[in-house]
Amino acid sequence: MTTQITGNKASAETYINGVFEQLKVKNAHQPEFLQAAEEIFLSLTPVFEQHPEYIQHNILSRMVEPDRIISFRVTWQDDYNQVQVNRGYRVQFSNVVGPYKGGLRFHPSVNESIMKFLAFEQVFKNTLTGLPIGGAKGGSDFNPKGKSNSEIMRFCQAFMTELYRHIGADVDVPAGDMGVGAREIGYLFGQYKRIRNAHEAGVLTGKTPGYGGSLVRKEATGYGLVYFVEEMLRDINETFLNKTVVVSGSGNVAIYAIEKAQDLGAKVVACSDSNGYIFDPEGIDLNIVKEIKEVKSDRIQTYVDYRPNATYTEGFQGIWSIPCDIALPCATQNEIDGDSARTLLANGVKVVAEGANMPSNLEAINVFLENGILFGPAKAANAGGVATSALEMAQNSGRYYWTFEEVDEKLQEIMKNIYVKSKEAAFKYGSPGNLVVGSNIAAFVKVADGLITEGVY
Ligand SMILES: NC(=O)C1=CN([C@@H]2O[C@H](COP(=O)(O)OP(=O)(O)OC[C@H]3O[C@@H](n4cnc5c(N)ncnc54)[C@H](OP(=O)(O)O)[C@@H]3O)[C@@H](O)[C@H]2O)C=CC1
Ligand SMILES: O=C(O)CCC(=O)C(=O)O
Repeated sequence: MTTQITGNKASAETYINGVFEQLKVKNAHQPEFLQAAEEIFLSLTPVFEQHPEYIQHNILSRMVEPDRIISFRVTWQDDYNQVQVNRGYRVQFSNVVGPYKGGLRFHPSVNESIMKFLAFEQVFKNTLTGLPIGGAKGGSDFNPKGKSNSEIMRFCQAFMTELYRHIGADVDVPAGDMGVGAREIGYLFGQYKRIRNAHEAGVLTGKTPGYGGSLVRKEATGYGLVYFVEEMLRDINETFLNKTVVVSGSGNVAIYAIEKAQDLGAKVVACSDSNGYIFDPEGIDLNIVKEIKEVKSDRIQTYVDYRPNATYTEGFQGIWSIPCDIALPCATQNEIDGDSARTLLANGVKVVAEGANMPSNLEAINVFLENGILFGPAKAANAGGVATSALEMAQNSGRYYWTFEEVDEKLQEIMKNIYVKSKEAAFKYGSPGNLVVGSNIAAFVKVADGLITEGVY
């Protein structure tokens, strides 16, 4: 018996179900947010059994309501002198553990539900890093695809012209996410400095190294994911050596997950973009992928022009039919459904770890957990990016830069700690080996205790 029950299971379940029913009514048109909340709620019964005081403080209702949601118009001029209008967001979910922190996503699918699910997840993820950062997310329905560099710059300047009043190095620190990399962060930072007349480096992370940015931030989410999987493998006396790996996406997270997995001796045979996927039986040539995606901003389909033995298939979900030992979804939310999960299982997958945010739906997660697949949930496995952002904030405050090796070493240590913390919480609360339950509970307890410490507000 590993748990010590001090409360009552029935009252814990009644409380959690009641909060979820209210949440569904209030957020009826926000499926992604409800999905993210449900995944966490499903882990929490043993916590409320052991901590009836959390019910008394109504912690769950307080945790699912963001501190504030800011939405604003972004007006900018395209290369044809046409005035364009987009919607910008910043969801500041919780600053219990530190200043609001989380990326900005520029993608046409951005809406309030997606912003809220990402910001909610970020609260838990950031807490798991053990660093003093709260949770937020922002972005816009702006579509960067096909836009010129000048259009991207004007959009970023217009976006910051509103956002600047809501952020600050001790208030809220945005960074990149889908569609936002060092180039966009540079334009956003330039505009912030012009408006504020202050070189407040810690107001944004993901800046270019040499201009306030930290070494390793670009690589950190992908590298961190692979470091996390290394810990999972270590527990079963395995390594990446000679494992066959499939990685979805071909953006920032995917590219650096592939790089580190290859460094550790894995054979990565497939990656994708939103149009389709490539399969290279000899192992992906990452230099070609970098040239296509980082230099030319082209489609992954063009990979086969360089590698005659590789194949391209239209449609992104088919990538999960490729047999592999390790699957690393690094593209976007809900890219693995129940059917894809069952296909992976039938083809012998041993480990699934999430580089993207919420890439597996609830059915897929259950398929993995019920069949003994080692499963690394996003909020734990992809926390390396935001952790390195927090290291960038520390360097900005100290007005000093660490070397690549120093940052990389800290990142490895952080990922190891997240793994251990999640594993221990899973064990303590009666679900040994279940990192979904473990990561949810480890983060939840930390935020809940902070809410109690800081009083009712
Ligand atoms: N950047 C970071 O530090 C962090 C990112 N994440 C998460 O990782 C994921 C990827 O982010 P990131 O790499 O930064 O983003 P990028 O914009 O750099 O890359 C996204 C990649 O995913 C592909 N993609 C988008 N939609 C789909 C889809 N429906 N099916 C298949 N592929 C798709 C894109 O293809 P296309 O070019 O066709 O659009 C692109 O290859 C997101 O979920 C993000 O929230 C999590 C933690 C930190
Ligand atoms: O580096 C950051 O602040 C945010 C990274 C991010 O968007 C994420 O973890 O999903």
